[in-house]
Amino acid sequence: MTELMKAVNICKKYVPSSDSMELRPQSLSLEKEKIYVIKGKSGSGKSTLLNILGGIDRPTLGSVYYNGQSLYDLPDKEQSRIRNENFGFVFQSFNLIPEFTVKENIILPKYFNRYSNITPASISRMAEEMGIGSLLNRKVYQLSGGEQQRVAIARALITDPEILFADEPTGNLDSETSKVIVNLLTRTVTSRRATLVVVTHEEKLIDCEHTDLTISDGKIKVEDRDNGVSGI
Ligand SMILES: Nc1ncnc2c1ncn2[C@@H]1O[C@H](COP(=O)(O)OP(=O)(O)OP(=O)(O)O)[C@@H](O)[C@H]1O
Repeated sequence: MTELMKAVNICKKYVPSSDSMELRPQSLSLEKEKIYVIKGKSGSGKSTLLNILGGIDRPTLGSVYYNGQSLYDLPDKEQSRIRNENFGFVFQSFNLIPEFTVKENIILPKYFNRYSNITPASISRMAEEMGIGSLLNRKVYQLSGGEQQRVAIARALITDPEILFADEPTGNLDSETSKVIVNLLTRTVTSRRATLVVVTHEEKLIDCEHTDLTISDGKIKVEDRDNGVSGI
């Protein structure tokens, strides 16, 4: 197994004067081509951990290494470049531009990050893979929640990221659609040989081999799930 990311003695305390610490100091290693499921009660620090690993929120102490580089010690511009080129993000609220079409939303990374390899053909292929091939010219506000999340996943994967971070990607979806979206996420990430870090309350939907990162009282417990069926 090849290490992709390492968090060393990371901790998070949002309010310096408070006694409580959202994440207590600990180290964590993420390997290439694996699926990590961040679990825990509401408020336990799941999004906090995902944001620290994703280069979005600096830990109070400690370092996050990506491919051997200390992410938060890099100049801001370099941190952004790594986030844009190597990481993909999917959120509960989709974060799409509703008045834009599906195609225009998927193409956004091309304009923000000057991706020349995003072409009409690559967008069509991606949309087909996501099951939204017939919706390319529809405005996003006309789509269902499940369709919107497919667009968000397409937009996150069009840059071919090495890690996809997904924070409650099914939080706004019904249980049947959640199942389909979780399956789409794990299948597409696996076929691209990428790594997935996903925060979810629906860990029972993850039916492939993965590693649970369960947060309780600020500590992260790491458990491999070989059969893919956790909590049963
Ligand atoms: N920017 C912030 N400033 C102060 N406290 C914060 C901030 N962000 C999160 N917190 C607190 O840190 C704790 C962990 O929050 P976090 O959002 O990581 O939890 P979570 O497990 O993702 O919760 P949920 O499942 O409800 O989304 C919570 O008590 C939250 O109130």
